[in-house]
Amino acid sequence: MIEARGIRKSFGGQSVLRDVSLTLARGEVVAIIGPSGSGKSTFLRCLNHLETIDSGHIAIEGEVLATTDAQGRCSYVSDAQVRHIGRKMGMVFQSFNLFPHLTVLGNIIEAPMVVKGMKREAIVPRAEELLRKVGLIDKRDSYPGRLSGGQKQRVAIARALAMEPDILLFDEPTSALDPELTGEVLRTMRQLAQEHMTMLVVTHEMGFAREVAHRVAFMDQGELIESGPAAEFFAQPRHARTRAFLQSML
Ligand SMILES: Nc1ncnc2c1ncn2[C@@H]1O[C@H](COP(=O)(O)OP(=O)(O)OP(=O)(O)O)[C@@H](O)[C@H]1O
Repeated sequence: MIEARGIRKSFGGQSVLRDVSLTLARGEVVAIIGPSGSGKSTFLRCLNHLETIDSGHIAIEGEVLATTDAQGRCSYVSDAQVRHIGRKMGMVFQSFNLFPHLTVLGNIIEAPMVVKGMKREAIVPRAEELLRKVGLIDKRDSYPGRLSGGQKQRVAIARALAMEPDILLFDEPTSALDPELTGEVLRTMRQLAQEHMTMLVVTHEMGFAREVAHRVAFMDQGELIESGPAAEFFAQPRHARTRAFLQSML
């Protein structure tokens, strides 16, 4: 579903991604963990074309987004193709990014109407079904300002699902939440994993990585140091840097 090879990215001379490679199979849940500033979010944003890569190769469901030739020149596919590939992925951000002037329902139906040109009557039943799924149908007509952080994030997940993506990318979805609110968001994500949604999750939640992710990848200083099946990764991390990081999280 995702193939990223040799991704490099710098910001103003600072190398943020150094030859990062990762693949994701259909239905797989992969957690990316690592210290602050290690490049996790940037990597996710490159996959979703919120950032451009300097070099490397990205293909989503077998369709190439960007590739690099033998001379090291990186090129992207056409804008139309970039948009087509982008629609395969939904993204959930740390800071929810809900539209404050729209109701919960309005937030969910906006993109299907504007981007996909769907009729309101066609999308509202699906939006309501998604709100039931995330346990927020009673908030249908509320504005985001009246919701808790956990509720906002569950609306954001429903909003991403409304576009019927094949892959969900999560960028630290619980980092902005009070500890007592993370559980409800993680439960929703766990449910999606059980339904075989393909998910790539940047997270500081070691419990989630251990219990829900099939595979865990560790990044440090722009490098993907190691990845492996979750149980093995936590029981026998291969690299000293991974061990030191996991120690620091205890
Ligand atoms: N748009 C940008 N312009 C300049 N530097 C950036 C930009 N985005 C990220 N960076 C830098 O790139 C590095 C990696 O940042 P990134 O947010 O990817 O790390 P992270 O591992 O996700 O960290 P955190 O866990 O704190 O979110 C940091 O040094 C950051 O300051």
